[in-house]
Amino acid sequence: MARTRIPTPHGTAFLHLYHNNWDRKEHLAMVVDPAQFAEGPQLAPAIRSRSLDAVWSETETEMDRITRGAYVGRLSSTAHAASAPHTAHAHTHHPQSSDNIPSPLIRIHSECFTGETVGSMRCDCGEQLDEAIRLISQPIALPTGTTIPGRGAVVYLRQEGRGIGLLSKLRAYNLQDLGHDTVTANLMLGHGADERGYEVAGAVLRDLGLGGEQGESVRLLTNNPDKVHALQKEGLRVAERVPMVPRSWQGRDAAAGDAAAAPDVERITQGQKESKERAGGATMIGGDAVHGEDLEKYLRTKVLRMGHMLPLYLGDDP
Ligand SMILES: Nc1nc2c(ncn2[C@@H]2O[C@H](COP(=O)(O)OP(=O)(O)OP(=O)(O)O)[C@@H](O)[C@H]2O)c(=O)[nH]1
Repeated sequence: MARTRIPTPHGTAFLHLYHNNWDRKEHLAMVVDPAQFAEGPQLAPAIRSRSLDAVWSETETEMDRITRGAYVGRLSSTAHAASAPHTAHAHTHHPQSSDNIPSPLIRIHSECFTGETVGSMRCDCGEQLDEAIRLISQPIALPTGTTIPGRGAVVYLRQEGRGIGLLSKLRAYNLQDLGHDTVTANLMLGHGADERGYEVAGAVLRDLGLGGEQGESVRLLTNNPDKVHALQKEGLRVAERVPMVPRSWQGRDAAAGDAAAAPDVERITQGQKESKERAGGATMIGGDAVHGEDLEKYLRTKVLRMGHMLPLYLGDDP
């Protein structure tokens, strides 16, 4: 594996690239955690990769460690002072202090070439990736009145098209253009509605000290109940599920009486209210929202056929 610093529009993230023996793909994690730089006692354990900090071989040089990203603090041309000792401070445990701050915000994202790279408006995957980093990077106000920097991670899984691959997803799109929804199109092609697995995500999160017996619990950004259950099976301790509201749906009025979604309505409305206050009264839509008929159909299928926990809205077609 290797790690490097990535400046994002929302702040600094550390990109981790994982090789694995489960499949032949390179999965990724983007970690947002200012504790990576900080000296001295921390409020919470740093989100730090165990495999990155491990000593890989007795012959490994300091240059090897630096180029794969196993350093603490900011890398500079005087990196000698900043390079990690073989026992990195990140493994220090801070039991009392971690009780005082919320669990890190985690998003498990699945690859979507069409949505992320091509900018397709059939789905909101590109927007979701940006929105996840934005939400994770947002400062957190503690009950004591102190504000601390946001911390968390996006695990980026190479599971294109909900695991059916790009070719099958393109075929499914052609069936969708004949009027079928995303679930039926997958089934017509002989695939499951969703073929993803979360074993690699579980391993990546354990490597980052999240979940598992020793790890921190997390706040999980998702509307997908299957994803929550699958990750819990992998040992992730989910302290809270945080809804992932499509930007084009933010600011709408939720329909009354949607029993499945009702518990989230209040939370989302509250979140929008806070965002609106932060934005000086304007409705917050972070960046360009994907919108249109294709996206509406896609989102409604997720709610109506895949059980996603998002409220449908007044004014939507029955
Ligand atoms: N098969 C198929 N996959 C799609 C389609 N549109 C997007 N995807 C894939 O769906 C995956 C994203 O998953 P979503 O179902 O949007 O969201 P989720 O991860 O299940 O749920 P959330 O966590 O709530 O966002 C990516 O792998 C996309 O490539 C489609 O029309 N057909």
